[in-house]
Amino acid sequence: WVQIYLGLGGNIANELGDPKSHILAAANALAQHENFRQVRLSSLYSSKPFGVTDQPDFVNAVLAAQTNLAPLALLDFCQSLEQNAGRVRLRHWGERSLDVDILLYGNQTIDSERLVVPHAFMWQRNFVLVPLFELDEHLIVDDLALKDVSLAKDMTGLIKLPNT
Ligand SMILES: CC1(C)Nc2nc(N)[nH]c(=O)c2N=C1O
Repeated sequence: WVQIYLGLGGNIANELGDPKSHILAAANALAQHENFRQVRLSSLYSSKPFGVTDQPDFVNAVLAAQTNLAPLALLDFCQSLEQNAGRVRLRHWGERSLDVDILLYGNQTIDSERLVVPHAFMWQRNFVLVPLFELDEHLIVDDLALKDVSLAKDMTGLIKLPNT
């Protein structure tokens, strides 16, 4: 079994449905699946759009789990979770109902057409690092200790949503 971390995110936009419910539904579906155990979900955070900024705010979270799925099988599962949320993507890097990205897969480095792990942009994104730090403050990735990464404590553009 391998320790994995997934990044979940969706835009707050009427025609896309409620990203909080999409994230919670995806986490529940994954937790009930036999190929996952020790599933933990971070708090949900509303976050200002990063990169392509002319779009609605996002809701983001990170999910930690152990899986016995191989990397590409895990990718297929993540894509099925996106489909279940009615994977609407209006434009590349634009509004979407739900993204489920593989952030980390054990200590493995994967560099293939379909999959790059660790996720290429995670170290520049506080909407990934803040919930990741919430889940595992002692995490070390490629000799980098998350607790030493200032962005993991930078709440700029983030609002931690109440766990209701
Ligand atoms: C468009 C881009 C880069 N920006 C984002 N910005 C935020 N805040 N959250 C995301 O999940 C997110 N995803 C993206 O793909």
